[in-house]
Amino acid sequence: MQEPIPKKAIQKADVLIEAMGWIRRFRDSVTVIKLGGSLLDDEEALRHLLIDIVFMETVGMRPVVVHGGGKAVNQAMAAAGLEPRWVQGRRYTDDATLGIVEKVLGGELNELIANKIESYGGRAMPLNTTGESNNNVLYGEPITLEGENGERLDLGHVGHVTRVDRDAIENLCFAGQVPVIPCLCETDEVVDGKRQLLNVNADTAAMAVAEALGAEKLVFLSDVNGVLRDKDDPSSRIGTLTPSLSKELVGAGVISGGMIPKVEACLQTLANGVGKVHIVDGKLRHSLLLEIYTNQGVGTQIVNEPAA
Ligand SMILES: Nc1ncnc2c1ncn2[C@@H]1O[C@H](COP(=O)(O)OP(=O)(O)O)[C@@H](O)[C@H]1O
Ligand SMILES: CC(=O)N[C@@H](CCC(=O)OP(=O)(O)O)C(=O)O
Repeated sequence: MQEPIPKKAIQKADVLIEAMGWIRRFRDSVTVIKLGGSLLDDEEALRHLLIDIVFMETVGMRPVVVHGGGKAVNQAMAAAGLEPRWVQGRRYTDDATLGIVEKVLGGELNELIANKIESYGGRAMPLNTTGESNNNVLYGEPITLEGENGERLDLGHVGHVTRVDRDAIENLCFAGQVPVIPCLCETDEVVDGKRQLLNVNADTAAMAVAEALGAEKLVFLSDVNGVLRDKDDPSSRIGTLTPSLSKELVGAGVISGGMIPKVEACLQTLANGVGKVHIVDGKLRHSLLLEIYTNQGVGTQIVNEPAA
């Protein structure tokens, strides 16, 4: 007599069918995924995230990874006896610091992420300025910030992205490769035959990439389950955040630290036409797939003000 098919097997097939609508909806669409430094040293979380990204690519989405790695840079600076200095949330970047940032973010972490994607069955291309072939895709200019009294604050080699090599990224996506982009840019301007390398906040780098590609979605993966009313209470998650509520919460000090550039990047990205922006907990297993392929809201979605 034939063995009955276990219920669990049928449920698995049901799940596949449920996902079909989402898979069709997002086929061929670009999603930019920003990996925060807080996740990169959590091996299990990183493994699950990168497998999710391989899944997305396998079912016809076009994932593009932009990564930070502030924590790893802090560790490398400490090992070199250097003390990080922060100016309005940006790392003051002198020559020695830039050397470390390039080695750690542009080299080690960038290669590690691409290699891991390949080891999970995907194809990936690290896009950086180190090594023999420079295949950088981000260009920019130094930024200057203003102090409380309007004075100019020096940040050293810190910049923001003004131009993205969209064709290079899209060609990789079309060829079934996942572009892996570190948060560094080169100056557009060439001086003495050379471009200067600049350190860029990873949230703003991801924003620039999403805008340039006209991405369907931008997902920030961090170590918190979204924007919280009380940052120490995960149950206080705000499911949906509008520009006016964000401003109110930043003003009240509810949104602070590393969450400020993230929320600012989200708002600017929305204003510049990216369909949807999410802040999601990268440590929650399959948070990325849940966010994209189900109705389950797992993080905070940032949306424009509802029409009056
Ligand atoms: N209202 C808030 N909700 C959630 N996190 C917040 C909030 N305010 C400040 N944070 C802090 O922001 C951090 C996330 O930003 P950051 O450390 O820059 O992450 P990443 O390295 O992933 O980019 C959280 O770990 C948390 O400590
Ligand atoms: C200018 C500046 O501050 N650059 C950041 C780049 C890394 C980053 O932003 O990483 P996370 O996403 O892990 O925070 C830095 O040097 O730490």
